[in-house]
Amino acid sequence: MSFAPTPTETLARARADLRMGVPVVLSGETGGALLLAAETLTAPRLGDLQALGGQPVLAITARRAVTLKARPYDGDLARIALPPGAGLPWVLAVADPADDLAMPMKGPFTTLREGPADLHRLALSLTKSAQLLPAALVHDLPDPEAFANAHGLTRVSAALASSLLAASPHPDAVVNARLPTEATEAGRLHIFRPGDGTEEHYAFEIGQPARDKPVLARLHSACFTGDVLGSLKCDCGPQLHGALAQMGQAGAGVLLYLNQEGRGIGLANKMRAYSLQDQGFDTVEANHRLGFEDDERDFRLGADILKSMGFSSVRLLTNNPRKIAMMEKQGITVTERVPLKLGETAHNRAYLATKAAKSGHLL
Ligand SMILES: Nc1nc2c(ncn2[C@@H]2O[C@H](COP(=O)(O)OP(=O)(O)OP(=O)(O)O)[C@@H](O)[C@H]2O)c(=O)[nH]1
Ligand SMILES: [Zn+2]
Repeated sequence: MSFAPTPTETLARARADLRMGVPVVLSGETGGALLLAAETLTAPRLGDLQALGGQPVLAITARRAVTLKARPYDGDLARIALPPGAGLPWVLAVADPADDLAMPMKGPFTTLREGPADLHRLALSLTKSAQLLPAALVHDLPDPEAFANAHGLTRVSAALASSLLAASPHPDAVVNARLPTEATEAGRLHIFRPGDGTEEHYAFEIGQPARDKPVLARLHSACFTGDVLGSLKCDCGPQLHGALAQMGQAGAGVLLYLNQEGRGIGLANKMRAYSLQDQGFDTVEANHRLGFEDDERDFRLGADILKSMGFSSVRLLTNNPRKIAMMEKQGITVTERVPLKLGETAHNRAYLATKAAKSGHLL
């Protein structure tokens, strides 16, 4: 008998620790590393790290490195050697592009070429999955287990964590209940909970769609600003309500509401992107400058939920060809793309044009 947390549970703890600014220990095949997320770093913890001696490294994605003119020798990431005496403002300025234009970082940055970068790559995946800025201080530890025990820190096995982060979390059905709405009297809301401690996702079923026929479906990613506040910067609110109205009129459909705010980067990072957009960057450039890819969503989730509800084919309401490709790859047949053209405003015209030009959206 063991009450000890499983690797998945330990990873969830690590995510929560990083969000609070608590360091996490990574165990590699030989040795390991201490990891601190740059966004939640404090001056005392940086001081403690520097007191350990050795060479702390600030890992950033290649996207962020390119904007800082730092050489990414490790392909998708760069390891910047922390200059002696570098303080918290230095770390934050590398991690967060908020002041890039007002106070350009001088550099030059010394990026490492030698040695493995696996733990640094894992550190960045972990900070992304904690919805923090993708920048992490990483410090080699010869005996990670002893260090974690001595300091009461969460320790994750690098090999297990890497494969868990790459896997799809497989949300389980928790509960469903009748929910009449403006769009339909015959609504039913289903709640799905991933076993890895990440956000719950919702499916709103309209009518009683046959499981053996293509269902009219919409995969909607959460947009607090558009869905709730009626933001004019994007088309999410009108798309959400348009899809619901269309399904209501048809008398059958399923709307998946996936909690992947800001194309998977989280609301705080999306607001950082909006702030960069106010400085003149477009939606894709802003994501890159923050160190993210254009789209960090995992659409496997949507396919998993549809399958667990018994659906195998859909008529998909979307303008995004990636959603169609991902559905097909996950074994859901898309018999038809139903276009969704709604909500163009003077504020979002450029945003929609960028999605078409850079992200392959169909107009
Ligand atoms: N990072 C980032 N996310 C944004 C921005 N504007 C909107 N979003 C997010 O983009 C997502 C839009 O989701 P969807 O409407 O489902 O997706 P889509 O890729 O536009 O595809 P379709 O609407 O199906 O054609 C939501 O998660 C929004 O929060 C932005 O400027 N930056
Ligand atoms: Zn939106």
